[in-house]
Amino acid sequence: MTKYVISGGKPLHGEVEISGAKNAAVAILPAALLVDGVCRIENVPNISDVTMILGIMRDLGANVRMINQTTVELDCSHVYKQNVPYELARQIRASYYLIGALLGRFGRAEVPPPGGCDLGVRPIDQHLKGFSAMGAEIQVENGFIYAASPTGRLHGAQIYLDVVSVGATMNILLAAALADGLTIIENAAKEPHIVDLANFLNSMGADIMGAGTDVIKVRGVEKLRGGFYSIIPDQIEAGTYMTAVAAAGGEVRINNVIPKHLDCITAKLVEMGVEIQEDGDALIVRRSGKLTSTNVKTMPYPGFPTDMQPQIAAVLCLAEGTSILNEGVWDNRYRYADEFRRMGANIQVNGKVAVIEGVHALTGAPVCACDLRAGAAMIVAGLAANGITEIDQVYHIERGYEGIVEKLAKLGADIHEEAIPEEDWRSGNSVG
Ligand SMILES: CC(=O)N[C@H]1[C@@H](OP(=O)(O)OP(=O)(O)OC[C@H]2O[C@@H](n3ccc(=O)[nH]c3=O)[C@H](O)[C@@H]2O)O[C@H](CO)[C@@H](O)[C@@H]1O
Ligand SMILES: C=C(OP(=O)(O)O)C(=O)O
Repeated sequence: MTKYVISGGKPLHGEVEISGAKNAAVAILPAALLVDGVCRIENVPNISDVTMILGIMRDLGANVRMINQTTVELDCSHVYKQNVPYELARQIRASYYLIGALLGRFGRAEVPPPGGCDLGVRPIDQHLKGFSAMGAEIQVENGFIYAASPTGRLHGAQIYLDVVSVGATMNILLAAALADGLTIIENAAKEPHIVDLANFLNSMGADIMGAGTDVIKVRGVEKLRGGFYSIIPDQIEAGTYMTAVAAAGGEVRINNVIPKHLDCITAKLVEMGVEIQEDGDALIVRRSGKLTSTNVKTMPYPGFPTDMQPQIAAVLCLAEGTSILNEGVWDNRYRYADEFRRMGANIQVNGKVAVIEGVHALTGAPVCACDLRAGAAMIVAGLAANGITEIDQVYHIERGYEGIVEKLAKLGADIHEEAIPEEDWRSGNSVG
């Protein structure tokens, strides 16, 4: 077990490279199960969620070859299993994509309900509704989801999602790519990773139209062929570095981004007094003056992303005046508020709303990364705080951020990773 130790209060300067998108990679890698032939996938982020997905695929019989740290070749022609072990599936949210991919390829799947960050109730009823409409029979028994089509193949269907769900949209896309006939997904999610998954599948021979709008049409094809694909840059990783500069001050060039994907984050930071300049596939983020308060409501894309809510909260804690945060996607995404209070923040939470009174400065403290983005927010706060912040349970952060300690250290942050002595984490003496 390790912790991150930050000595805060130093502005950030220099350039940072953004890695491939976690939430695209964790769907595109399982999508290779649908492909007849070898897929070479580039710009794969080197994060633990990807390691887990690749572990599951190896367990199913896929041939997984790392060409370098961010390029992987997958050959799924010898996959022989359709059941995902409980211990592997429970560690990540994205294991739910194995249901759509295995159903699409073999007409059957046995997958435990997924894990992922604890953000309140995280149902997958809309995924299962979609698979049922496509001819799969679904049973949930003994901690597993059993899904199978009696004919061995799914058929197209018209599916209206009752809620805008990223996971259900992507999972139905996976199931529909090889199904018999036309599938129409209505009220689909529009996140950049949905477009990326559709682009990947189309480049392998699928027939998908409308990804990025709320109606997606998938005409099933007989087979998909192998090829090359490069994953889009991570919108949330880029946004996290933007908030780090906003909180700590300084000037950083954030390379390898799609600025359009960041408009929702840019707009809020500009309202708060941060200067942001677009330069091709880079953003230059500068903050020297005071931050001013603003209100933020999270929503499905193109709204402000819920996965940036804790990080923007860290900046709002330092903004002059009162800010109101409204979480529009998850029931319980403020578990980090107690940790911020340890650092001197003034944040009151009532249900899905948080009221933040900006303080002049935060102070370093021992805090806990209670989930992935909460952990990222602790880093953002720690970079701005006076004194030492020690962040525990950093394995949550490593699910989604490639080399975050090294990237920040290169920007001049005083941050390092330190082992927690075994007797401390066994006795619960470490924070969190
Ligand atoms: C691996 C991955 O990509 N995770 C992301 C994905 O999670 P995930 O795919 O789990 O999130 P969804 O978009 O499905 O969830 C959005 C909302 O719909 C509800 N819902 C969802 C599915 C369903 O069957 N029934 C239902 O009621 C959820 O409770 C939630 O309130 O999108 C979220 C919203 O952008 C992000 O926070 C996560 O980082
Ligand atoms: C909530 C997140 O991830 P997951 O859905 O994988 O838990 C996230 O990326 O912020």
